[in-house]
Amino acid sequence: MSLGREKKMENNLSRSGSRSSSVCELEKDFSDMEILKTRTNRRNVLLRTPAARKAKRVRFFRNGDKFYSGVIIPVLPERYRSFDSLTADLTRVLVDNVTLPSGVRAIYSLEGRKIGKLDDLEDGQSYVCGGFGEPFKRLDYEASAVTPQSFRLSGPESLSDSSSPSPARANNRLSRYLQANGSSTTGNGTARVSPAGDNVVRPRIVTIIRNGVKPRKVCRLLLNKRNSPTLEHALAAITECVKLDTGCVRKVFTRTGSVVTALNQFFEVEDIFFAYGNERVNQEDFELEFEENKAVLQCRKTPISRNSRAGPKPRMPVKAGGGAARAASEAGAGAAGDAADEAAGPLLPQPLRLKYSVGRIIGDGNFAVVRICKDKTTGKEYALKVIDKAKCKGKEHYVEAEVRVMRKLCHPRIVSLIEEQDSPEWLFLVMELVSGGDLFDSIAAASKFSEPQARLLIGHLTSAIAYLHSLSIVHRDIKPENLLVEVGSDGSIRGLKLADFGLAVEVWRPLHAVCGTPTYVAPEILLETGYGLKIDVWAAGVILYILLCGFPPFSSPDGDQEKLFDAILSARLEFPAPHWERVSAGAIDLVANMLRPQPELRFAAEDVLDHAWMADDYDESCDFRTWYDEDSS
Ligand SMILES: Nc1ncnc2c1ncn2[C@@H]1O[C@H](COP(=O)(O)OP(=O)(O)OP(=O)(O)O)[C@@H](O)[C@H]1O
Repeated sequence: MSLGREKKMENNLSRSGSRSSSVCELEKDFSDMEILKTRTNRRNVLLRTPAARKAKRVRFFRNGDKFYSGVIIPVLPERYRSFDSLTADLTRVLVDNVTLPSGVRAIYSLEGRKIGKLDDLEDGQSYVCGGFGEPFKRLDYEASAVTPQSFRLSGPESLSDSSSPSPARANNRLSRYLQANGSSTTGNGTARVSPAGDNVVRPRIVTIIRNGVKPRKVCRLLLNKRNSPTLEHALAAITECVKLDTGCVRKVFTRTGSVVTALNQFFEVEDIFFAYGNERVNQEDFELEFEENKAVLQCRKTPISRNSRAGPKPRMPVKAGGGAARAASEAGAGAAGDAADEAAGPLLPQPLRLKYSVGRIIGDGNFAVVRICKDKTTGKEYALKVIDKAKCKGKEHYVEAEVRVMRKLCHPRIVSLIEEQDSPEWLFLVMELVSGGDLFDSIAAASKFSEPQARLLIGHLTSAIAYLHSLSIVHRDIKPENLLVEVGSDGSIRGLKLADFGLAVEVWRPLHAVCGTPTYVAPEILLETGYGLKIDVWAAGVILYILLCGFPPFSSPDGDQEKLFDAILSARLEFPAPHWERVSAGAIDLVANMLRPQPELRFAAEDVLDHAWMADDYDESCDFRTWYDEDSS
């Protein structure tokens, strides 16, 4: 289960720009609402009571998020028998759209009064959902409550038709407005008119020059659907990036001195912009000094290179959580002492207690502790994962999904689920035991692997992925921490097994939820254009890269998440010397095909298995320099 890491990613992503309700997110809100509606309708039919037909339609915002336009949920007494069931449902609906690491823990009125029971919710009113320990933040939440079809127009009153214009009509009126108004700024010169950005927004790195004394500060900013669904959001993202002495960024100009009045201007040819508050603008502002020019050039990306020799060796990311896991694997795996540590854990349900004796802890995550256990009859050892339900409050659906997916799977390279037992506070999963720790620790110990070792490991991983994909299941969190290592009696690595299906789902249509672990996340997840099975191949490609050289292909020197995402989106794949000098051409070719930015061109798992380098008799003598010379000639 990867809830912890998913939370971390959500937090990190939220730092990369203001959280916002893009059209795609809003669509999801509404589809979630439809599911709720369908369920409640079905109940109404069954119950046929007047009370059952009466739902309160309540809108919920996210505490402190001025950009989230909220979700409307019909609150029915039949559906929500307790306040907790409502907060759990709210968490489920909100989790993909806002940052909510601990789930919904409190509900407030717009004035900040804490709501303690369902009866306190009033039909047609709005409320604010807070996370664990968060103080209520007073904001004008309802100001952002737009419908997916509407546009927020400010300017002449005649333009804001309250009868919910269709996007086409609104667009026409918007362009008429822009044409009629020339520079199209509002009274104070602030660019405020913004069409819904869904069509024009794509991830794009722009250079922003902050107004001030020359040489001015030059910043780089990644604009995408997340932080720039509208012009107002883009201005907020620029404000956050440049940190003007005078407060908010109110005007942005292009290099030619025209004011930016529509979102699409950020996504056209021009990629240098000048940010102002309410200060006066002078013609000379658009001329760059030598130092500024240098900074702008440095900000721009260098071309794709296969053989960069520059820069220090990047480091591996830090492993998340799992202190006990490390301690345990350092101690080495061993037999389950008869009930050695049992007293420290929860009481096993009767059927499991009769069958297994429980031993020491061999791993832990954010939500579970994993112990060795032994079948009392056969003496065979297993891993017992004990999931603390209190820690997963509001995220129960991830746990359910993990178990549901694991039940379906049967593959030699996937950790198998033997049996499961539920209790009100705990979920117990008895799993196949893989006793060599995880691949992250192996990488940390070995630094890098020989090509035959890397081939074996990536072969095992890819056959697990190919199997999952044949069932249309995407894992979504492939990374060394989730690959358990099998070791031989001499301590050498014999293979690996894929574990942790907390984010796995069946894919029948493009997915949009941004999840996973930053270092291994595929560009299409960040692009938010919809993704599918190929994201697992990308993550496996990142792992192969790491195995062969000891560091990840995309990283940011100072650990800045945004720069890491920039690097992933730039698709600049490098094989820097001296680390890659001795790696064979075949291995490099395979890595490059697994890390193709376009999913449709990227290898599928089966293609990886069919690649010449994966064959046992692959000729290692074909080395990188020969390949590189041929390629460049
Ligand atoms: N089948 C197994 N055999 C041996 N060790 C295991 C097994 N399953 C899990 N572990 C160990 O327990 C640790 C925690 O397991 P897991 O990652 O499934 O827990 P979690 O709480 O779901 O983690 P997360 O923090 O990712 O949500 C793993 O990192 C691994 O070291």
